[in-house]
Amino acid sequence: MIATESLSKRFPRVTALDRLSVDVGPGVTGLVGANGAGKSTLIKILLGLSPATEGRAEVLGLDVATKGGAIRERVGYMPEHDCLPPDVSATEFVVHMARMSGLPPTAARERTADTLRHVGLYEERYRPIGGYSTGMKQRVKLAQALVHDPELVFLDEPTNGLDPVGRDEMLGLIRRIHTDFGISVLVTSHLLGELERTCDHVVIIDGGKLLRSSSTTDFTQTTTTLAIEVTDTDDHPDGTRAVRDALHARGVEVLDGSGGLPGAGHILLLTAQGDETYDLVRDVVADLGLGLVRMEQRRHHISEVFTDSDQGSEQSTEAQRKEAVGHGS
Ligand SMILES: Nc1ncnc2c1ncn2[C@@H]1O[C@H](COP(=O)(O)OP(=O)(O)OP(=O)(O)O)[C@@H](O)[C@H]1O
Repeated sequence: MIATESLSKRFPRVTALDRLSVDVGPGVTGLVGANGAGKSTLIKILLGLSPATEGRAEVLGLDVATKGGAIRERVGYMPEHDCLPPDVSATEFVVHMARMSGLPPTAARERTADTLRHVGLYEERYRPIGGYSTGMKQRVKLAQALVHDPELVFLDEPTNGLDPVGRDEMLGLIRRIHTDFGISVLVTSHLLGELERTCDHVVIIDGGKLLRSSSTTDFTQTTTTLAIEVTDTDDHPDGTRAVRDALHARGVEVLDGSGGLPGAGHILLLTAQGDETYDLVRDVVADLGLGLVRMEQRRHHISEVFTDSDQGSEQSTEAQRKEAVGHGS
């Protein structure tokens, strides 16, 4: 779907993209990076709206340097910033955008109605956009990106400004763009965690450089960390502690798995050394007469991986990194 080769974009004072080479296939792909990482710059180059300083890129097999018009016919774009006219309704605006994309009047009206229904705008679609909430405006921007039935859409920070419920709804909509319509998606975010559930593939950039590109499952691959939860009994009113002490006595280091989270204080974490560790836990729990509620391999969260792999980055500030990691988990 997208291929870049040593793509660079230099502004007088800043290098926004620095020899970025990445391939993006079909499906939902997250493009993640802190503010200023170069996400919007990359999208503008891929749409043929801004020339690269060096390197090359193709979208749907078309060269961005020479085929911008053809790319924009087949690709939808939801820009990051508010760009909606306040005095017209969602219906009028989206019909207009459909007509701009070349749809005849009747098809434009039909596609607009379908698309606005898909993004969840119903009666409100006849009211002026100026009175819409942020979430409704984001939906209008999404609708205009989809109305001409593109093969691929670029969504630039679609969850910006949304509360947690609005963000979840938007992420659900994004997922369905692919599952219901087969349209591939490139979605940017500075919130790493939210892409874990939504994307098949994640590309992380930092200071215009590629940090990592891999499937979401590779990011969150199972670790050798075991999470254990046990019941309490009259003999052992604190079963968790009894197991921890018993394992400790056998030379196994055990960590408190609560991570400071309320309600998660009864999870123990330990590093599995092979099948023996499973057997040992089973025997210890049985010897104490406790019930084993759970013993499972723990999965990484993307944000943990990012923290690990982001060592040595020169250009992003610690504050940006914390923002990108912290908000997402
Ligand atoms: N037209 C421009 N002129 C000068 N510098 C620019 C221009 N556009 C972007 N930049 C700079 O390039 C860098 C990358 O910006 P870009 O907007 O691509 O980042 P981003 O990852 O999309 O972040 P954000 O989400 O904050 O927009 C930033 O340092 C930005 O200030």
